[in-house]
Amino acid sequence: MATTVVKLGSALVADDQGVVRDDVLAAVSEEIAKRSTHDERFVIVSSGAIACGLRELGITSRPTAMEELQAASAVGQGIVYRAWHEHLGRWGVRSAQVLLTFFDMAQRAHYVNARHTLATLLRWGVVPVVNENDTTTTDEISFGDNDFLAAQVAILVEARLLVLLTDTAGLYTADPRRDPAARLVSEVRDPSELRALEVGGSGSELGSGGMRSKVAAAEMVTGAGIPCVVASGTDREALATILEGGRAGTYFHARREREQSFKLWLRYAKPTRGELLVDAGAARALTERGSSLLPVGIVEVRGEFEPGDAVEIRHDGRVIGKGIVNYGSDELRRVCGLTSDRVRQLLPHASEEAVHRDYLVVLAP
Ligand SMILES: Nc1ncnc2c1ncn2[C@@H]1O[C@H](COP(=O)(O)OP(=O)(O)O)[C@@H](O)[C@H]1O
Ligand SMILES: N[C@@H](CCC(=O)OP(=O)(O)O)C(=O)O
Repeated sequence: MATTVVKLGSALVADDQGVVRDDVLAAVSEEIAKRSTHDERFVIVSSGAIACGLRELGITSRPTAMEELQAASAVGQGIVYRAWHEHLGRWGVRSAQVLLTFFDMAQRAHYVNARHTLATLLRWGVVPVVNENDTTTTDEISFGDNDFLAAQVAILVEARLLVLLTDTAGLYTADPRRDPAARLVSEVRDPSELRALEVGGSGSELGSGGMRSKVAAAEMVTGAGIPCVVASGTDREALATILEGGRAGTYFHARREREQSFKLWLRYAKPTRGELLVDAGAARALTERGSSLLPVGIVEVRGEFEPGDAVEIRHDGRVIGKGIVNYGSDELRRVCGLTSDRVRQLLPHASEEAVHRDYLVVLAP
């Protein structure tokens, strides 16, 4: 079974008055319904809750207070989901509302549960309509924008493709709203090609991440072996062409083989709580030989963390890896720089590795 994740930003789901754009939802629902088969499944990631909620409440300018945005989202989410339910339902396609938080992705048990629930829905032929659960998120643990959420969902369901639909025809050499000479970039083989471009933030009042967050989401999924397309959500032909395997908008090529799902979760979803500064020998062992990190190679422990938390591993001012640490920060401060024999004398029950190679991802060579 191949799954495609299709994400629609706020500006597509709702117009600038906060009214659901039925024409857009109808067209996307029709495409999805026409193509949903036993072997081809879809997940929709839909923004628009805040925009629709503000309209329902008669609030004309976007509030800045977090609790007001969260409350508006609670009002609007039902409106957005109901619209999807009706549009998909017209084609006999069943749907389900799935609200996720960053916490669901960061806690391994929640992550695995979310994956099982989505897999079950897809097996039943139900289209999950996903949004962030804005009610319970705080600034620190929010996805921030749904491009990142869509990337996480694509990795979670091991999608064959992530489609980010927006209000421009794709990624341009500069923001097309500001620069009339901007040209559409038809494909990106490597993120380094993006350095020359002006990739900006949101151009609309209600969108949050702009093109920058789409490029970050694309980089995330392509690194996980999943290609990504950024395309227009108002051009009916674009989605049809993409789903048929043709080209429209900007195509980001998948970069390498899929990593194990645990390592993808660690790389992209698990937040870090502290930093381990390591010496040159340890840095080489990790990046060149794929070794575990032993206390002897650690020169400094920064931050407070518990065993099982993720930490950043740094050398020479650069992040070289991320891993699940076997020690709490206080214990690790006692033993860093010590050989395994000395560690055993001081802490007889502690593990030999500060971070085991199976729980470690290398981020920079
Ligand atoms: N290089 C670029 N190419 C295309 N769009 C860009 C670029 N830089 C900035 N943008 C802006 O990003 C906007 C899309 O982001 P956003 O408003 O957050 O949409 P969404 O709600 O779909 O996530 C575009 O309307 C455009 O104004
Ligand atoms: N969860 C929020 C969406 C956050 C957001 O702004 O997303 P996007 O428009 O995709 O950049 C909502 O539904 O309003």
